[in-house]
Amino acid sequence: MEKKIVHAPPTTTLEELFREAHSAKHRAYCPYSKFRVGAALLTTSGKIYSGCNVENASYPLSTCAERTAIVKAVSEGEANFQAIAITSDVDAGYCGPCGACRQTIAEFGLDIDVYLLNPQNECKMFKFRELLPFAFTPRDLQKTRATHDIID
Ligand SMILES: O=c1ccn([C@H]2C[C@H](O)[C@@H](CO)O2)c(=O)[nH]1
Ligand SMILES: [Zn+2]
Repeated sequence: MEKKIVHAPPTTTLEELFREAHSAKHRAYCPYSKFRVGAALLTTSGKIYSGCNVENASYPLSTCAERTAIVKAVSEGEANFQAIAITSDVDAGYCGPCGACRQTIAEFGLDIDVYLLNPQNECKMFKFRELLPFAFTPRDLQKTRATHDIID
């Protein structure tokens, strides 16, 4: 799944999305891991919601940057997304979303573009479905209910 590194994002919106992801990283609350992550989510209506990781002394309660951004957007009534940019403190590298975040993104569509950014603002682009093949989605629940109704 190695991708070509793109140095300059092709559109102003993407430039803005990338900028928002980097600045969200600086707001990370991560006193335990000291690993900062920033995410920026682009809605199909063109709005950007950013998020950072927010940790907790009870470690498992920590929330990733990607899920922070998604929860912010959905709670503001925006649930249609075209892209997400993610950046972290991985030196010269790219940090992919964790499994929990992949599942959370899958809830809102498999066609989202995922831009992984390194601290130098270079990016690797993936289609979300590449990152979570054979995803479990709301459609699976509909299928299950239908089968269940037929059996009962
Ligand atoms: O894609 C990722 C991976 C990790 N983290 C956070 C969770 C935790 O706060 C810290 C270290 O795992 O990084 C994210 O926010 N997004
Ligand atoms: Zn995560």
